Amino acid sequence: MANRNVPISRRQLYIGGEWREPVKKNRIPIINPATEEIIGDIPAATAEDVDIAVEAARKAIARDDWGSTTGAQRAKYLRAIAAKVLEKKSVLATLESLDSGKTLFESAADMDDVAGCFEYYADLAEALDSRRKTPVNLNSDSFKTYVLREPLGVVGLITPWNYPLLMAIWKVAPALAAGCAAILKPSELASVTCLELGEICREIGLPSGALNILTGLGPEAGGPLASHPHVDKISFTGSGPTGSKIMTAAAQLVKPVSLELGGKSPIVVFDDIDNLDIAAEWTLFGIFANTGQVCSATSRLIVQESIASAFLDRLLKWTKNIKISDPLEEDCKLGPVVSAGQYEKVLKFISNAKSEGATILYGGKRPQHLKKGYYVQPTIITDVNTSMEIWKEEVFGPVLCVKTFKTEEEAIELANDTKYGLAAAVMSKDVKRCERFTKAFQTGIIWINCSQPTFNQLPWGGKKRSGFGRDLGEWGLESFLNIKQVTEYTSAEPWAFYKSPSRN
Ligand SMILES: NC(=O)c1ccc[n+]([C@@H]2O[C@H](COP(=O)([O-])OP(=O)(O)OC[C@H]3O[C@@H](n4cnc5c(N)ncnc54)[C@H](O)[C@@H]3O)[C@@H](O)[C@H]2O)c1
Ligand SMILES: NCCCC=O
Ligand code: NA
Repeated sequence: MANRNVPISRRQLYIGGEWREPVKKNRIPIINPATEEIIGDIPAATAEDVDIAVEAARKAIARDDWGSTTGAQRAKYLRAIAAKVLEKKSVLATLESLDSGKTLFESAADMDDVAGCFEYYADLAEALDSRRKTPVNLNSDSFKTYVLREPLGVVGLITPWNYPLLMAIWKVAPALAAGCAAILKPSELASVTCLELGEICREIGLPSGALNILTGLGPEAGGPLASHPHVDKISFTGSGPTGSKIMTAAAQLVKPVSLELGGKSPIVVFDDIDNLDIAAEWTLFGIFANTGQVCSATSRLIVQESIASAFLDRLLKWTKNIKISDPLEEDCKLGPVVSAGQYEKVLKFISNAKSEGATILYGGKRPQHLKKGYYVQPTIITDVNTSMEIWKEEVFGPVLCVKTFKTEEEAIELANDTKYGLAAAVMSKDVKRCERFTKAFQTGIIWINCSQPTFNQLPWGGKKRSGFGRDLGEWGLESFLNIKQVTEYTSAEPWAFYKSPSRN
C-alpha cells in the first residue's frame, strides 16, 4: 500500500500569485471516500473573492509580463509547470487518490496526462506566434486586410471531480497558451491537486494573476464567476443541470460558454469479432475504469443476440477478476465512488432498475469485504427496456446495462436512443460496417474496436444534451481566442459615396 500519510497542505485561495484567505474565512472539509474520514479542509470562496480574483486577472492582462507575452514566452511557463508536475508526480497522484478515491494507478496516469497536456499546449502556444496575424488577400487595390488571433480575455473555468486535476488542465493549459488570464473553480468534492497547482505556479514564477484558483461551493463560488460582468467566457465541464444554470447566467450578459456535459454512451458489439476476451476487456474498461465516473463511459452495452449469452459469460468472468480495494493498494482496479451523495445515488439507480423489472446479473451492492468507504460492486444489469431509468439516465458509477439486437438497423436505433451525444463505440471486424456506424452515431467521439482512449491532439466534446464546444486539440486553443479582422483603406482616392460639399 502506498503511504497514506502524505501531508495535505492547508492552502488558501490562490489569487494574484499569492495565497489569500477567503473574505468570509469559511472552509469545506476534505473527505477521503475510501475511509469516510475528514483529512483536511479547503477554502470556500464567495462572490467577494470572485471579485478580487477577476480584478487580479484583469491586471495580469493589462501588465506586459503577461498581457504582452509571445506564445514562445508562454510556452516556457507551460513547460516549467509540466516539469514540476512530473517532479511531484508521486505526491500529486497520492493526493488525487486520497481526495477522490481514484486508484493510484489511474491517478499516476492522470499526472502523466496533465504534464503531457501542458507540453502539448506549449507547442501550440509557440506555433501561435506565426499564426497570430494572417493576411487575407481581397484582390483589391483599395484595401489591405488581415485577421488577428488574440487572447479572449479573462476566462472562468468550472470543472468536475472525476478527473480533478486533469479536467482542470484541459482548460487551464489552452487558456494560458492563448494568453488569457484564468480563474479556475474546481469541484468542492476534490480540489486538493488543483490547489497544489497554485503552489507549482508560484514556484515556477508564473506572472501573478495569470491563473487564479478559487475553491468553493458551486452556487457560492461558481455562480458569481458565471455571472460576472468582467469575465469574458465560461468553459464548463460537469452535469447537465449545472450546465443549464451556467448558460442561463451567462446568457444575461451574452457571455460565451462551452459546455462539456454528461453522457449515456453505447458500445455496440457484433458477432463477427474474432476474440471475445478482447471485446470483453474493452467493454469492462469502458464502464468500470475510474469506477464508472467518466463522462464518456460506455454504460449501455448493445450486443448481438447470437453471441449475447457467450459474451455476457465472458464479461462476468472478467468482472469477477477485478480487484476492489483501497485505491492506494497495489493492483487496485476499482476504488470507491467520490462521495456519500454519489454512493447513495448509484445504489438508488440500481434499486430503481430492480423495481422497474430489470435483472441485476452481477454486483449491485457494497462489496462484503469493505465495511467502510463509498464502495459499489461493478454491476451488470440485464432485462432492460428502453423506457427504464437505467437505460436513459447517466449513473456516473460502475453500472453497465445490457440490451441485445438482431440487425444493424436495430443496433443503430438503440445506440442513438438517448438525449445525450458524447461518445459511442462499435466492435466489429467489418470495416465497412464500422464506417456506417461512424456516420450513424449522433456523437462527438467515436471509438472503433476500443472504448475510452483519449489523446490531447483530438477534439473532446459532444452534441445533443452532452453540450457544445470542444476541449483539447487545436479546437481547445481556438476556444480561448478572439478572432479580429482588420481592414485598412490604402487608396489615396476619396471614398465618393456622398456628394462632396466642396463641389457645391
Ligand atoms: N463531457 C465531459 O468532458 C465531462 C467530463 C467530466 C465530467 N462530466 C460530467 O460531469 C458530471 C459530474 O461532475 P460533477 O458532479 O462535478 O458536476 P456538477 O455539475 O455538480 O459540478 C461541476 C462544477 O460546477 C460547479 N457548480 C455547481 N453548481 C454550480 C452553479 N450553480 N453555478 C456555477 N457552478 C456550479 C461545481 O462546484 C463543480 O465545480 C457528470 O454529469 C459527467 O458526465 C463531463
Ligand atoms: N479519459 C478522460 C475522460 C474525461 C471525462 O470524464
Ligand atoms: Na474528497
